[in-house]
Amino acid sequence: MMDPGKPSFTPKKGKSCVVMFVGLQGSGKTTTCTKYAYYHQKKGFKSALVCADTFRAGAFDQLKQNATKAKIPFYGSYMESDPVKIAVEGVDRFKKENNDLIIVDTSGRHMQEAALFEEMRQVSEATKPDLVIFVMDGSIGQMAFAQSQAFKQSVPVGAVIVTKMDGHAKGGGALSAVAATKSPVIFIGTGEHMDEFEVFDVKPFVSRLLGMSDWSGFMDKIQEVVPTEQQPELLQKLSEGSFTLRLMYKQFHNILKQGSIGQVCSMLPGFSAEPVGHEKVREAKIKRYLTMMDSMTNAELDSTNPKIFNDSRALRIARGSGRSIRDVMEMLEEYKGLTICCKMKGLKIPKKGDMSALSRNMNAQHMSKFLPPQMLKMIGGMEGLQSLMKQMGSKDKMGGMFGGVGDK
Ligand SMILES: Nc1nc2c(ncn2[C@@H]2O[C@H](COP(=O)(O)OP(=O)(O)OP(=O)(O)O)[C@@H](O)[C@H]2O)c(=O)[nH]1
Repeated sequence: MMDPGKPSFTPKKGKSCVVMFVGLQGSGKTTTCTKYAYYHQKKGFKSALVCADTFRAGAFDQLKQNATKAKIPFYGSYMESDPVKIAVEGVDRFKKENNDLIIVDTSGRHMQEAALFEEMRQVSEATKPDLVIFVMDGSIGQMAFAQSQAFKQSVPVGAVIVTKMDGHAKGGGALSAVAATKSPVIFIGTGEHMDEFEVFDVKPFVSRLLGMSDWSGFMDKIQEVVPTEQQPELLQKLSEGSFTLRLMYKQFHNILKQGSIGQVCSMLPGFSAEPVGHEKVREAKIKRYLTMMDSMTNAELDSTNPKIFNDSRALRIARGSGRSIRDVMEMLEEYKGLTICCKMKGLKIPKKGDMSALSRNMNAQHMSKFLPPQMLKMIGGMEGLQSLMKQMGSKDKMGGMFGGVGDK
């Protein structure tokens, strides 16, 4: 679903490539233009920026400021009100100066404004861009299809960039944008700063989108952080389906000790939603979990039944650890996710080095428990999920994520 079947155009050095940015007002277009220019400049491209946004008064200053900071040449005008004229002049100038990558920022407005689309079409016709990038805010959700389709109908969109992925948005709208524009997502924006920009990687994106963990990766990584002498016990317990809170407590300790928080936690459901790169947030969360578990009784820590945590016990744990009931519930939810993983039918004790075998037994039924109902509906219900998992299982790059779960 994230792969439209053809790669997008990529700029080449030594050829003046023109890349035009389009998107709604406030989507992060101007910021993303600079990030894109800066990213390529660091790779040795001679980048340049053209401000063809004559609609928003501050747009030229914003681009100028960003461009100056990144030492990227820019072109724009306070006086000229015709965006087509500015775009053509800027592109011509930078072509003459042999820039490899000429980026044209266009006006962002609301969907209803037909003039925006006409203006964009004219800029595109006049500058003949090699690539048109549609910039979308990661939090727009279901509206993404209509929005991106409207842009595609006016200009030849060839790639998508999803911004603001550092917030709590999961970026589900990207699925619709890919479908509507038949173009791949190429980068994501992860902050307001110039270097908070990442090449799009489908695996962590889909994991986060589904609020689901990368079980096979998690199991492999856990093996790296669990001391060798503790591994047989862990494997035995996991295979018996008795993943207790005490076991989770020990593993979190191991993770903290080994300092592999980012890598391991990004594979867990409750942690994968944390903003990218926020190691400190994840570390604090683990410590919070450990403090709450310190307030549990032995019977609670050794139980495999999450139902023993009734409201009064949750309140007692919250009080004992100085946390809120919500925090306690959140931790128990995380724990429940892990127990489901361990209670998979027919689970065999995996051989050393093959803990990811655990996740191979997971089927669509299990998987559906992790999905928000809305997302399950969007995928096409159980049938859609089954076919999605089959596809993921059959692809090398996704296989690592689900360990071929759809084959069973
Ligand atoms: N947190 C976060 N903020 C972002 C990101 N990208 C852009 N922003 C912020 O979003 C706001 C809008 O960004 P702009 O780049 O001005 O948006 P625009 O689409 O060019 O807006 P118009 O010119 O009005 O069309 C600014 O405050 C940016 O700093 C991102 O990846 N993460």
